[in-house]
Amino acid sequence: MPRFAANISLMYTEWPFVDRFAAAADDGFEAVECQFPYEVPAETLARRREAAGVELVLLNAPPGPAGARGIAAVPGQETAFRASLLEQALPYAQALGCPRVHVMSGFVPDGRERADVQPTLVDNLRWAADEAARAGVTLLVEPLNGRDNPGYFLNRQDHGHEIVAAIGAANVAVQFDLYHAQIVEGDLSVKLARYLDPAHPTKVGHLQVAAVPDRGEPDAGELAWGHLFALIDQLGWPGWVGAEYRPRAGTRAGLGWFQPWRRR
Ligand SMILES: O=C(O)[C@H](O)C(=O)CO
Ligand SMILES: [Mg+2]
Repeated sequence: MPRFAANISLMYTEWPFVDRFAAAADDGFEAVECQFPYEVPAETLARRREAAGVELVLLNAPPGPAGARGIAAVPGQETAFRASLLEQALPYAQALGCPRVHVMSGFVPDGRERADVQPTLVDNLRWAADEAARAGVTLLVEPLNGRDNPGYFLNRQDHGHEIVAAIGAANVAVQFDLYHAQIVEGDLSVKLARYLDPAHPTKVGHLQVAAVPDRGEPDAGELAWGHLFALIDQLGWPGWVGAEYRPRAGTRAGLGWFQPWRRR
């Protein structure tokens, strides 16, 4: 049965960030994920996570300067990217016992083409994969939809897998967010079966879900959630499924979808 992690950057915003681990645990979540935890010292978060008795299964590397959505594919930002990984992302992951870090690629700079900047992303992630391996961390690249993120470098699942193949490191994989994938390309059942197949040469390291088009709870909208959750189960997905959505009317009021999947 799918194991869900609450995304405590989008859910539980009724609580201060440090209290969200306990709030999610109280609702039966065994794991949480977050986007950018860097405003609170890692040691404080580690204490609060441990006290709540939940795992942290994913965090994002820093996004870069104001307005940026990552810098890993931005030529000229290599030094800043490496510093952000060594000084923030990996130390936070280690302090919090978090095995996955999502590295955002960023926007294609004006006047450049995707193909021009792809080598920057591949080189940065090859270097980062070695550093992450020493910390026991898997790095993830996530295709985001271009409607919410115009100009973002990575939009499609096949492109994510192409990047992972080009890096060629065992600890780099794709973060498959069904919300973005449905908006960009659809055909989710076929893509889940293809990319979650253990025989596929490049791997998915994490799944995420939210309704389309409103990015609310995974219980409405254009996707057939009963079918998709059953398929994820049938395919034997061994990882976590991040509930990365914006509650429509309060986090607790919207947790009906989660009740059949509660394990504690
Ligand atoms: O927006 C998303 O889907 C990502 O997972 C993310 O972390 C962006 O901050
Ligand atoms: Mg996502």
